[in-house]
Amino acid sequence: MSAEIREVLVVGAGLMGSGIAQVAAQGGFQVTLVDTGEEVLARGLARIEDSLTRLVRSGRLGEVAAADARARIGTTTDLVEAARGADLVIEAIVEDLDAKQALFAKLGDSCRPDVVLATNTSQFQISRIAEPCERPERVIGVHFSNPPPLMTLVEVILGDHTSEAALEVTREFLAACDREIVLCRKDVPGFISNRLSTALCMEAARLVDEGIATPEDVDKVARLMYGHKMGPIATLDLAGLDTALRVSTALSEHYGGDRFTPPPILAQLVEQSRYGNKSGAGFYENGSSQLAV
Ligand SMILES: CCCCCCCCCCCCC[C@H](O)CC(=O)SCCNC(=O)CCNC(=O)[C@H](O)C(C)(C)COP(=O)(O)OP(=O)(O)OC[C@H]1O[C@@H](n2cnc3c(N)ncnc32)[C@H](O)[C@@H]1OP(=O)(O)O
Ligand SMILES: NC(=O)c1ccc[n+]([C@@H]2O[C@H](COP(=O)([O-])OP(=O)(O)OC[C@H]3O[C@@H](n4cnc5c(N)ncnc54)[C@H](O)[C@@H]3O)[C@@H](O)[C@H]2O)c1
Repeated sequence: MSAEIREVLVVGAGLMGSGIAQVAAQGGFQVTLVDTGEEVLARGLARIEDSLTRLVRSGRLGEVAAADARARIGTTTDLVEAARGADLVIEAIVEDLDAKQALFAKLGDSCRPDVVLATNTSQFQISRIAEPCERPERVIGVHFSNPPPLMTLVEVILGDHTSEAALEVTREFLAACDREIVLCRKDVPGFISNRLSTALCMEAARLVDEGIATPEDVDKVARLMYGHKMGPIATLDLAGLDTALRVSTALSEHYGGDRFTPPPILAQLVEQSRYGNKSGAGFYENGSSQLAV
């Protein structure tokens, strides 16, 4: 397994893919960002531009470093061509197992056999995503937190077949990006973070759904009583309610019981195209915070 990483391919230019591409570029890597169309790639680049501008404005990043990072990011819709030159791939497409498996089959065919294939899935088992790959030992979970440019923790998940060599390459890459890691040692749905957070967030959404409290008051309890940076309802709006619905539904189906079951309000908001901050409204009317998404 090659530890020599120069070219990083990020597949999916949405909330997470654009942020991960930015983090890798700030870490000094050449990055190619792939998505299905030019319009969505342009939105991803605009998100990166906005984030770099904010980082410079708040003094967290120098102007030269921002310009360098910007210059290291290219985009394309040609996955196969981009995969040929990649030294590391990070997948950040929609949270749908069939879509991820179809992508990993293509990546398995197009990338060099020594290239580590990482998935940013929120909860699917890494071994399931790796099923169509001939060499599942190179597939690993690399679960960034949202928003990736500000959140330094990355959860690394070992699939049933993930090799030590793939873990080592991943560690080196994340260290170069200045990221802290926690290791999920068993390939369980939801890993560490989303088994914790989905239970909390679905209970928070249930309190709103049942008319027991407003989103503001639920979030106030989390912030002022438990010292969380953001309340769970604001975090749902940040993560995207469409993604949160997919994640909670899948976890609920896997584990059974009530702890991860999404209350009806989540599907209702998604049906109304209220996806959270990324669409301008979710539980909250005009975006829950000043966070750029
Ligand atoms: C409680 C747990 C909830 C978990 C939800 C899970 C729900 C169920 C499943 C959901 C789906 C998948 C979830 C996924 O798999 C896992 C996740 O990633 S969940 C989300 C995790 N993230 C969080 O919980 C975020 C919590 N928030 C924070 O930690 C902080 O608010 C912050 C984001 C780090 C910001 O911290 P501060 O610096 O303290 O914040 P300030 O408000 O003071 O400053 C903001 C500052 O930052 C600038 N800014 C905003 N966005 C960006 C950006 N993208 N890039 C660069 N800069 C940005 C902003 O402009 C401000 O700048 P300033 O005005 O100060 O110049
Ligand atoms: N939103 C969060 O807070 C968060 C945090 C951590 C992990 N994740 C996970 O990251 C992944 C992406 O989530 P997101 O919030 O960025 O979603 P998003 O909807 O913002 O972006 C997904 C992107 O993938 C693209 N896409 C879909 N199929 C594709 C394909 N076959 N090839 C290339 N591009 C394709 C879409 O066009 C879209 O731009 C999901 O697996 C999600 O569970 C999300």
